[in-house]
Amino acid sequence: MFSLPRSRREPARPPSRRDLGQLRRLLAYTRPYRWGLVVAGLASLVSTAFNLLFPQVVGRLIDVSFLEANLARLDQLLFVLLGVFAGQAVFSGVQSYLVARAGEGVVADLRKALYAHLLTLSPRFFERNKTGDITSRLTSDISTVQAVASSTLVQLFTQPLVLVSTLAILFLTNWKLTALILAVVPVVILAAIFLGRMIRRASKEFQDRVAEANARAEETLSGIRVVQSFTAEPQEARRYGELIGNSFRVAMRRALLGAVLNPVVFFAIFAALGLVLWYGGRLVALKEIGPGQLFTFVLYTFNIAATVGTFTGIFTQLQSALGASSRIFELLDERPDLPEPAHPKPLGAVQGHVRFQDVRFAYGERGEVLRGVSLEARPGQVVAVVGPSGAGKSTLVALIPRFYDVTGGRITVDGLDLREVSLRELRTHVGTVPQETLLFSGSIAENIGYGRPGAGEAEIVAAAKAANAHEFISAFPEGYATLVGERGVKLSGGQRQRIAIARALLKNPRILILDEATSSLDSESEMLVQEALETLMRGRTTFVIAHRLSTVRRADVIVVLEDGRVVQQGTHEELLAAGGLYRDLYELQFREEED
Ligand SMILES: Nc1ncnc2c1ncn2[C@@H]1O[C@H](COP(=O)(O)OP(=O)(O)OP(=O)(O)O)[C@@H](O)[C@H]1O
Repeated sequence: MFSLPRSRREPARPPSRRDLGQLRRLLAYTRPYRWGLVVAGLASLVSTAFNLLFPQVVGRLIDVSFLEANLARLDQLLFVLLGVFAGQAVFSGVQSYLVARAGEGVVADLRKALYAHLLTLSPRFFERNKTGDITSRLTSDISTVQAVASSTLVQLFTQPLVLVSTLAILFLTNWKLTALILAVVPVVILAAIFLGRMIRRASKEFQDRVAEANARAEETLSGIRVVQSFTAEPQEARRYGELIGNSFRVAMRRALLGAVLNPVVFFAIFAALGLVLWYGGRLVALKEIGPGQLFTFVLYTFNIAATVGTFTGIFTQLQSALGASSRIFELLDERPDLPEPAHPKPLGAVQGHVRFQDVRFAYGERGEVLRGVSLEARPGQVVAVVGPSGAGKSTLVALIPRFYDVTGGRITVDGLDLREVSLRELRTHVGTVPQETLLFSGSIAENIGYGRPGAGEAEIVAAAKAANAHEFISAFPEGYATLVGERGVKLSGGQRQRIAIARALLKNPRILILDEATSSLDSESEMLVQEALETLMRGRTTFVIAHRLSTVRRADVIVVLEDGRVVQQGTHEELLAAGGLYRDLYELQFREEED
């Protein structure tokens, strides 16, 4: 239901009704720039007019020099000619600037709209769609649309006008010569359409093949250690080589098509020119027309050829932009699968009373992960969730900030079903400290401040102090301004956890979700983290996926999950005495800590 169709693979096809709907939708994005586009259209009309005028002036110039030998007139015509060129330059400059402004504007607006929309989609959406695919829609597909939103759009209206007016002028001057040109035009158009379509298809396939190879390279390079430790370099090189070979073959097919198309078109154009020169030459010899008029004709023929050429280009661009825009609109039409209540009930000052009532949950078609879980956490209590790998512990806690909706039963906070309150309000009251903390590129202060936008420096430092992080942060030469994340300093696991704790402290949620790290830290770091966690948990309802004996010991309730069911519930002592799964887990996991 959420997977995006692979429209990139769709073969080129003639525009359909759906395309027109899409074009209209795309045009709606040009609305804020419509006056600029109108002016651009007018400017291009004027520059077209100058363009049409130029062969006439050249024709006159030739007659004046060949037939009349009038030097003064020749001088005048030079100025007229320069005026015509200057006029054309100015107006086409205005046109191209305004059109670019609209195009860039549309692209920026589309990107912003798409990104803002993406941020609202649920984790489920991002699990089903590859990040690479999504980002390529955000970048390259939108760029493809840019061409159409700008120059193509204007050309779509001006080029037919140029063609028709040129032909009209030619007809009025000499219909026989015009008929000769017209005999050739269809050949050019047909060749361009047929071969053009094949070239377009090959181009698309080429892009797909290159993308495939890129994806492979990206995956391999980011996992270079795995590749090298298995000495799989030759194998990877071969695999990449095969993929590149595929793209090479498609590129050669495209080159062959191009090698046929271009000469055909050029031949047709020059043939038309030859015919015009031959027939026109006869007319000049018979004194039916002057040499100037013949020259005018030749120039107009070039004009027509150029227009026909750009027109087929426009068609191609339009097609690829429609393909790209369909991929963008698919994303924009993706509805969040966590419906917001029409009339959300206010949570108010949250106590932190959380109840699971016969909760069932499945990620998709594949079987239930939670099968009737009931549990209760009273305000301020600590609930430790334990169980074997795959039992559903992470799933259980992911339901509390409503990353997913239950498929059966309900979860309440202070008696309100999670689905009755606004998602935003609910999440302001739920804080998380995950096993692996993601730090964004930026300073340490920014990363802690993520917990509460607008937090002042004093608050950030206070949170860091409470999280036992102040000391190591101050030890950096740049302190809180130290850059972390992809290109910043690398922090140790324990340091990252303490930053996450500081971030959660700053957020100050009533309900807390902790996922204890499985990998053990050295004892000093461990102690600092534990201490910070104690501070964080104080007075909050806490769900903790527990891996440490000290955590389960101090929990008010331990919930033992197995295969999506709660099989035992109670305190450490109660459960130990009762025997069963908890006792087994204890022997396996926690016992050595005690030793
Ligand atoms: N995003 C997901 N999409 C589909 N299935 C998932 C997803 N996340 C988890 N599962 C499946 O749900 C089941 C429970 O997974 P979960 O991560 O909740 O278990 P866990 O008890 O936290 O395991 P562990 O201790 O190994 O982290 C597993 O069978 C897992 O394959």
